[in-house]
Amino acid sequence: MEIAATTSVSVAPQPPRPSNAFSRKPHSVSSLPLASFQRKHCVGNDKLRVSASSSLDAVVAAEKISPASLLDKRETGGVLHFVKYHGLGNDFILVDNRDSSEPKITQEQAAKLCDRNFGVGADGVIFAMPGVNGTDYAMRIFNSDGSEPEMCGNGVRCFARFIAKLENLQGKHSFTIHTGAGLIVPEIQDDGQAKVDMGIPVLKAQDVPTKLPGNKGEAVIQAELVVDGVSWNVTCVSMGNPHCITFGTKGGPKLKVDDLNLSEIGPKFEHHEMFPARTNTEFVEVLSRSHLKMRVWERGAGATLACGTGACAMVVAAVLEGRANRKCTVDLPGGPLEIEWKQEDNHIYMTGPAEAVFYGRALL
Ligand SMILES: N[C@@H](CCC[C@H](N)C(=O)O)C(=O)O
Repeated sequence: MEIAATTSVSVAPQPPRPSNAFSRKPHSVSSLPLASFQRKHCVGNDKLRVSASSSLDAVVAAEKISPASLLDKRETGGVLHFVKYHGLGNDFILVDNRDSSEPKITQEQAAKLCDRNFGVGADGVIFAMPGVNGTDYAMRIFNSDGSEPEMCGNGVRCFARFIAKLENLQGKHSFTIHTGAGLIVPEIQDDGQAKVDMGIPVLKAQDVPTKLPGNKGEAVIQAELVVDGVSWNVTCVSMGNPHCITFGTKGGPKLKVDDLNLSEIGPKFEHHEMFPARTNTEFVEVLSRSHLKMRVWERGAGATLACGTGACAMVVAAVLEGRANRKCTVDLPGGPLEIEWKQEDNHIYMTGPAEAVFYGRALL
């Protein structure tokens, strides 16, 4: 199949964020054999391989084939072609799924591929699909546990870079992308970073969703949540996917996020009865009104090095709690993101990097 090079991509006006466009599927993951997967830091082998390189272009050049022809190869007999990307260490397996609106692999297979010992290793699998309702593309993602979230901020930056590579686009480009959280618009900047219009945050408790009762109108802001006998102050925000943000315990000292035992406390928030769809949780330290530091426990993926939707939701929470300005640098374990919650349109804008690290073929 030929890949059509697109020289300009239109940006449609933002419609209101619809409720989840993709139905969530069960979170359980049954075991399904990933027949074999090997890592080989070499090229020229007909067997399954994963070639590692700091630059996708370098690898492609080494194989003397064009990026388009490489990425356009289709799997036959249970082989999945992919490119591994990361946004600040939040890493994803990107799949060219532009010829079908059905993901090329199941949620169970995605969970297997994401395994860091028995698979490729990733925080999720992202599918680049045909557009919906006039958008340029649609994005679906499976978390590393196989569950399907509505949106992924770091993932959508990787998605934009992946599409630019597939379509052989250079320089500044923006795309309209249909996601489970509605329309998302990333724009690749001249410096290669992606700036993403992440839409309008949702604060209404039942839409986040949280069972915590609204305490500022229908919003849950600086409310008490008892986790394992300890009272935390939390604010709940949806960026299409649910987030619970905390700056510390009730009456407790200022949170030092480096001191947290994330793998112990994270799952207790994720599976708390107040979050019927589970939740992502952001633990935040305020360094100044324009500089915040955060660690995240992600629903369906655990502790990750960065979370784009989480950084956006956290800035909204920080503004609503009167702790920060609308424009902030957010330090994550994998590096910084620039986040702005614009007064004019109520949209949140996220700017950060996305990098290809290697491509490969996995036996399913
Ligand atoms: N890492 C992502 C969020 C991915 C989805 C999340 N685990 C969920 O289940 O909601 C980001 O960068 O936003």
